[in-house]
Amino acid sequence: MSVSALSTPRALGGVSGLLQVASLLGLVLLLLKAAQLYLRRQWLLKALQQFPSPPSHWLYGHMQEFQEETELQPLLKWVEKYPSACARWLWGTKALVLIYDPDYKRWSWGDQSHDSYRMLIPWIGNGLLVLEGQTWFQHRRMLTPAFHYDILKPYNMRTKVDMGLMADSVRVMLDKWEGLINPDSHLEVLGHVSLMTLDTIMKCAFGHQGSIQTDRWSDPAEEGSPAEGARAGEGEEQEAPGFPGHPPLRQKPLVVRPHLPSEWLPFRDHLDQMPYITIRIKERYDGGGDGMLPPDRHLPCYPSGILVPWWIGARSLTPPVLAPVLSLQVFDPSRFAPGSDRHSYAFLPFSGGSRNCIGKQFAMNEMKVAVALTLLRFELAPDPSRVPVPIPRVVLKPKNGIHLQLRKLL
Ligand code: HEM
Repeated sequence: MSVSALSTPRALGGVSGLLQVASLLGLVLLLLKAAQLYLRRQWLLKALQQFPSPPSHWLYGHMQEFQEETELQPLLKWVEKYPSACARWLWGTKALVLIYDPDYKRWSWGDQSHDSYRMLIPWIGNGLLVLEGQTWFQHRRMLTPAFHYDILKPYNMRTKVDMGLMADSVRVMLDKWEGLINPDSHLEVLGHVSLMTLDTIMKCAFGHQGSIQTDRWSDPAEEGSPAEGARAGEGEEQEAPGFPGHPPLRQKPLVVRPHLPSEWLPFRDHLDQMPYITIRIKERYDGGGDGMLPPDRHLPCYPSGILVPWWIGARSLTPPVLAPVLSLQVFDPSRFAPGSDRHSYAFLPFSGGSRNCIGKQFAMNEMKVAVALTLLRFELAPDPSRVPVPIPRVVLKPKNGIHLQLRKLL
């Protein structure tokens, strides 16, 4: 009898013993994980018990109610049914607290956790939006002066030197529209507008020369063209995920704009003379008091707490007795007219507190310039065959773009 024939059963016994130990260990780990998930869910259920929500499945939460196409509709129904806030279960141990009652102003904005923004780091870098604590504070303090009203002025108005960088970018976009339209055509404008805003920020913040709007590879009008397919294969830069028409954001900044020369300081402020455009922009952008939240509880006490600016608008701009059609769906700029009776926390497109949008004045200026220059050149009408379908993503966005009929004014 050979030695190997004798040792084989012993070796096999050793291997199966090891396998048994490994599967036992695996089972223990699995049980531990299950117990951990169970405890987390119990903790969540307790933490969220004050927030109403329709019944949810223990594993896939409210997922069945939200199909991508029609996601906004169930959300609006919830706003109608639960007037201040509610909980939306994503799956077993993940839930969102949605808050849309302006009376929750006592919540500390500043303490809002930015944990959920970590997934954005590979995309937009470790910038102000995702920073926290002392580092955020230092960076915010350093950047705030760059967004001061007086610093922003030269970007948007006629000065001795310049018509304004924002106006330049808008003009490039409008010139392109002129070349693209004909009397019967409609135009998808969202891609163009996104590219124009990117152009503006690259010029204003990084001193970028030229216009990315006229670079052939970034022209939204060419989307889907054979040329684009060929370019994609050539290893050139692709568009940034989620930003149609935008090239990837660069890791290293371009040349940072130095201090502006003093002759750029403005002597005329056109923007302050546009009250009607301002209230229309605010209306387009909009989309606690009942003891649900104890006064000493702050947002981070709740898992994944988010404040939904356009929801706050949807809820609080509605008359006290909720109308069947929520105010979000009715365009009524008079709500923002001076002297109108509006809750001071009802308009929060730029958030509030210390983590509010540092670029809000910049963005408002840019919108005013763009709207004013566009209306001087074109008459706009919605394309009835392609009504924009809003879908709630990081921000509320139209699903298939914004299609308009444009007519050039003589
Ligand atoms: C219409 C345009 C804009 C809207 C609606 C908007 C909205 C917001 C909101 C709601 C926040 C708070 C996010 C949060 O805390 O979860 C925010 C933060 C921020 N926004 Fe904007 N924003 C706009 C344009 C801009 C522009 C043009 C810039 C830069 C030039 C900018 C830079 C920032 C930065 C850096 C933060 C983070 C601030 C911090 O955490 O200290 N935003 N924005």
